[in-house]
Amino acid sequence: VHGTARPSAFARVRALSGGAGGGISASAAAPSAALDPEKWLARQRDFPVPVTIISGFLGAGKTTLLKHVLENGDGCRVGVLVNDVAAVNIDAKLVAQRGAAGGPATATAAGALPATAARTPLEMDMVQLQNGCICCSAGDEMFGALGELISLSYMKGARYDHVVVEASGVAEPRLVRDAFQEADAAGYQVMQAVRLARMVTVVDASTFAEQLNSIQKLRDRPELLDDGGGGAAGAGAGDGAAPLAPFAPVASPADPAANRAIVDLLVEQVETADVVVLNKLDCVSAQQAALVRSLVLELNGYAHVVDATYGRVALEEVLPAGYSIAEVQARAPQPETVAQSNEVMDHKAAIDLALQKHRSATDGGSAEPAHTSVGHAHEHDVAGTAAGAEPAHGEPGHVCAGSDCGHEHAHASHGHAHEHDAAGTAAGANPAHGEPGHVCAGSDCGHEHAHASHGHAHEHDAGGGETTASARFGIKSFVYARRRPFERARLTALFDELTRVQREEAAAGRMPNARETPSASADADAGGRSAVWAAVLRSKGFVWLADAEPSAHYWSHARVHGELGELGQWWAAVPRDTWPREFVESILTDFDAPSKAAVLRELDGEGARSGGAALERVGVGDRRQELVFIGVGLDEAAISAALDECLVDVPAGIGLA
Ligand SMILES: Nc1nc2c(ncn2[C@@H]2O[C@H](COP(=O)(O)OP(=O)(O)OP(=O)(O)O)[C@@H](O)[C@H]2O)c(=O)[nH]1
Repeated sequence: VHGTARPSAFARVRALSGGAGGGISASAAAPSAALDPEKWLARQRDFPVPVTIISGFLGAGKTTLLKHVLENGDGCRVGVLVNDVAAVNIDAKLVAQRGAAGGPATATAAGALPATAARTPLEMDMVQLQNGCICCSAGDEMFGALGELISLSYMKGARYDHVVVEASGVAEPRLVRDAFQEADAAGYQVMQAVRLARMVTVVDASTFAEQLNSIQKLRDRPELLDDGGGGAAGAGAGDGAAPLAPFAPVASPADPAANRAIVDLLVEQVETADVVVLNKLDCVSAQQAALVRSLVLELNGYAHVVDATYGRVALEEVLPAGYSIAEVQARAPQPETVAQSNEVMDHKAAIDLALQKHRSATDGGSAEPAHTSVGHAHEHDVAGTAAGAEPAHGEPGHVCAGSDCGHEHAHASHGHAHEHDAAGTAAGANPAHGEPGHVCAGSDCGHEHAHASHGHAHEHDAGGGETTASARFGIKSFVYARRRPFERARLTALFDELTRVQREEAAAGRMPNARETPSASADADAGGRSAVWAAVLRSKGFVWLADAEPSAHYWSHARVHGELGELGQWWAAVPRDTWPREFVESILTDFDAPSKAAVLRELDGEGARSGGAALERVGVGDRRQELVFIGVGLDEAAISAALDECLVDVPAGIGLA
């Protein structure tokens, strides 16, 4: 369970430093026997090894991609975590496998390079997890295994250039990310030596669109789950003696995780990715490939999408470049990636991009930001707003930053500043109030606050092509933003209607684009409204309920999966003197404030002189509706009208705490 005390995996370095066993042979240990573990650890802390997680649904091609990467590593030193070493079965001629027999690490002699080979062999250690899913309770095992890898590199006296982790097909990348962030916050020793740097998701282009329409839950697919009988391995399960699939899942049909809709997992895997490898393109037409690419980019507009057949992609497309010590020393600090983000910041980025696309479409400009290569990161300021993407006054998403900015408008684009623990955030690893990353989860926890320190930044594709493709397939997104609350019963009924229609459509095998594009007036009749909902593929965001003060709620829907739940508290409902000072600016970007500068001045003590006028005028504060809808042939007007029918007046007494 996340947050429970975990043994310090890195302690193994000390245990092994005297040449003790523990799975490392004496010869392997010899080269670095003279290294001072403390000095070595300090060096690792300065230059942590980047970790790349490879996720993707069952059979998408994760192992195939990993094999390709390892066989083309050209002199890299790579530490690899998998559940089944045998499944990887890489070409030993191209890989100098290092390690030692007896332990979890594979251990064979270095393979000889054929005379014709142009590449320097990759040097690799591979550690096998015995069981468990990296995102579940056995996450402990992942950090233990990472410790094994780092210990191996210590014993050999050579730092890895990369660590690559292959997740199971049902691993939830957000939980994996959380686990790394929690381990970091909890001060795990192994986290001094590694840094989660990149999330890669492999998508099976031949099944993705169809799976998005799946009405199944994980429990409906027993082959995805550990049935306790050892038959849970899925593809490549071997002889059934033990789960052999990489990072074999530990969920059983009785586990809550088994109730997760497959589509929900698929969407999460795409959304939580810096790089999406669109695999199995040999199995689809160009038209199908373009459709899947458009769907992926609409779900995650920041992802760098790489086309592949049998995982054949250039190494630098998948692994983060430039992490040798010399390279790290030579370059400017790297922007944050999705690996350093969190759900709230992901949402902010999605909203930003949807608004940016909308603006570009209406302005006739380029619908995609001009990011042209994988190395180009999308920088956000502390509030998660895209740098350089500041909309003009009066535009949705505009942030009033200057003292000359005195007008009224809705800060509709800014993700609200709360985190929640729906994803299993560990209480034990929770930083203190006021610390970046703190999550208020308990009733004794008086406030929520922004993860303002996470500058969310994705890398993304050149993108020019996919806008056209999205237009061709009718895929689009829009943001619904209002500053009035919903009436709970009306909204719940609407949400039920949306998910009911989605289930019916999926059960009938109809994709979101299977119906005629509804007209703006289609909400007048029930059938028309069904068509409106049928067009939605994914919707998510923040919800303000009139009767829920001081709570903020979230809305998450992915095809047949729908979830409305409590998220945390609005900042406006939290006494201002408890706001962490360093987050005040980012908190205020979510406010319906006339002038952030004026509010800041008042917070800084000038309020008495101005009579608190600026603070009084912020009205509902950060309370708001902010939902992004993604779909095929979306009828923005009809959806907005249906949602507007759920709005009520701001209750009396709503203001700032
Ligand atoms: N036609 C085709 N088959 C592929 C491609 N990539 C992988 N495969 C095959 O798809 C099957 C599954 O590939 P894996 O790499 O094992 O997929 P995985 O995601 O690791 O699978 P699990 O670990 O079981 O979730 C294997 O039979 C591969 O040979 C591809 O691009 N085209």
